[in-house]
Amino acid sequence: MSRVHILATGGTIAGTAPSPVDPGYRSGGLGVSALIDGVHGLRSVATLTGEQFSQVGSQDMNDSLWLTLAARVNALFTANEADGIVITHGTDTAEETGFFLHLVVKSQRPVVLTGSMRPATSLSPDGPLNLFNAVSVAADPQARGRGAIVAINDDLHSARDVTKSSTTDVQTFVSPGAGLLGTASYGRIRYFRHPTHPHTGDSEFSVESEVALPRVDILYAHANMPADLVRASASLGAQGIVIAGVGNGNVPTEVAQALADVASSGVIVVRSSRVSSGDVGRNIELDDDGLGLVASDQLNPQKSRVLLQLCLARGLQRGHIQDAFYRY
Ligand SMILES: NC(=O)C[C@H](N)C(=O)O
Repeated sequence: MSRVHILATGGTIAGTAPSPVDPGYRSGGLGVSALIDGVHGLRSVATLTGEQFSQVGSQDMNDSLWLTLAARVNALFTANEADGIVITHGTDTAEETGFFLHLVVKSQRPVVLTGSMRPATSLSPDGPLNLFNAVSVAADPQARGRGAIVAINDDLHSARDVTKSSTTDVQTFVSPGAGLLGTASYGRIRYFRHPTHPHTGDSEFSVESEVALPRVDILYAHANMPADLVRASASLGAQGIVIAGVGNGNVPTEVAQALADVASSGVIVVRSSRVSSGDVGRNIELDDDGLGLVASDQLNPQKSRVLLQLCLARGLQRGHIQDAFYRY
């Protein structure tokens, strides 16, 4: 049997509510042993080990936890202590953690994130089957070389492509444009494709757990967006700013001017979009060449932030950062 190590970080999958029908609950309370014991037949899928990495709602995931998590995953694989790793994680920021690991884990072995939308004590929890499927993927040699995978609600997504689309629906994860990586049905796994962009061993990015990631802020654009938010972000020390732009990464004219000003002083500005699908191209309505801006291409604002942090940590300049947004 394959050896699967579960790193539990918290989230609703480990959440508890006062009653089975109470929509209010607390994330992350249940420990990793309770999660494993709560899934019928899980120990017949793989030789399991568990580790309590953190116990947070994923709204409290942060750069420092990411760095430690990536270091732990790399160490487990380097020491050949696991054939695959499952990370139980809150759904709110699973796409960011997943993309981060997709770019900095240096192994072909599967890293599979899963979570749930309903707490473990719910009348009808979705966590147990999600964990069963995630462990099945992590135990599967065919999952190798596919980067970080989000396994949830019977679907397998590439961590690069997946995003959360509903605040409450169990069917919340979608991969707009790219589509599913595969499916999982009670541990029976089907793959449709490999990830289309470089990851893990083919990614140029790696991290040291003791080196902090650069500050990158996300600013949300809207009608009447004030330009001084851009200056505030730069003066607070942001080395990068990601704009969740309107439409094709657009911003009001005054904001565009403020972005050009901070860009000329060395802040890297990436234009992404608050719209949930479609690319953000260069020089469409805004003159990126003249303003000194980077277009996010296919990455949403939260994933753009991850890639920009890694680019800045690597010391890449603007032109190379634009290339990285096309490449990854
Ligand atoms: N469904 C969930 O997991 C939501 C929770 N707030 C979290 O991300 O931890």
